[in-house]
Amino acid sequence: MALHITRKARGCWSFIRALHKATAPAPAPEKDGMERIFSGIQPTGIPHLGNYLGAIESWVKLQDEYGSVLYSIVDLHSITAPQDPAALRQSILDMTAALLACGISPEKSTLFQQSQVSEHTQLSWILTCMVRLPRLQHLHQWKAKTTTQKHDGTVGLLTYPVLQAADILLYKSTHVPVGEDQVQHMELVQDLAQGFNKKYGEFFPVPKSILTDIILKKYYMCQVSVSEHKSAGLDTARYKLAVAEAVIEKFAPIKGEIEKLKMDKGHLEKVLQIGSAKAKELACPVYQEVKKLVGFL
Ligand SMILES: Nc1ncnc2c1ncn2[C@@H]1O[C@H](COP(=O)(O)OC(=O)[C@@H](N)Cc2c[nH]c3ccccc23)[C@@H](O)[C@H]1O
Repeated sequence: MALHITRKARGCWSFIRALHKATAPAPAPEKDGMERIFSGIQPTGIPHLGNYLGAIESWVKLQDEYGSVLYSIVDLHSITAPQDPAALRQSILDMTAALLACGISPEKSTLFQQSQVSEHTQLSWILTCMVRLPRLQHLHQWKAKTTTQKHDGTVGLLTYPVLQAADILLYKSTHVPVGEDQVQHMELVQDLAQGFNKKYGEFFPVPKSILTDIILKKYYMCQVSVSEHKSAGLDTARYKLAVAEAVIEKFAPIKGEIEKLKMDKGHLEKVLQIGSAKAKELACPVYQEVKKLVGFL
């Protein structure tokens, strides 16, 4: 495929940019100490386009809009599917490099490794004891994954949305940027926060989703109707080529930066170490309070 960008491709790219502006989510609230962003991403090595458009692009913006921002590489979640230990270790570092290359700044946000903050699993257990089994069995992702993987699925895969709830609530997070695939999981988080507050008294904020608009992604994926291609002045084949070229152009600098960062393993490990220590400092007092409320202390 030709890597040079044709005039049509450039036209398409401006069209996509215009579309993105038109569909960008509503501006986030002013910086406020009481508001906290939390989100997570699985260590899948180098993120795919869905991750980038569904999450990372908005993560970068939110760093400047909120006073407190945490982003986690959720390695505990990743073992809901079989993982080779050496490959997982590498994927955690690769994802760290990718996030930094995309513009996540350790000065503006706390970037950390989930498994290094043990309170995630501890809170998850308490929340697990508040969810009825059918609620988890009815979640789309569980049904979809167990159908496509053609096996029954592990208990970890079933309960992983509860761990996700713990990730968010452990920091008393108020806003969670996610893609549309996480909507049901966010409803569970909200229900768990409300259920906990009802039982033990007002404690957790009920977190709101910041949904990434995925219309743009759909365009990238060339899933628009033919009439829409035509309105951009392109037939389907040329549209796909234009999109591919635009994507290559957009990601070339990021790819170069990822390669550079990957060569300094020590730096990547340090970023995660410092981030995880900061996250732990925030998580500890919240979890201590939870233990008191539940009756452990
Ligand atoms: N095709 C797509 N279209 C739109 N959005 C997409 C697409 N693919 C991925 N995303 C978004 O990317 C983020 C990370 O994806 P994960 O699958 O790692 O995402 C997951 O597996 C989560 N369980 C990670 C997680 C764990 N704890 C959390 C707490 C808050 C938010 C997220 C988490 C997500 O926002 C996801 O919505």
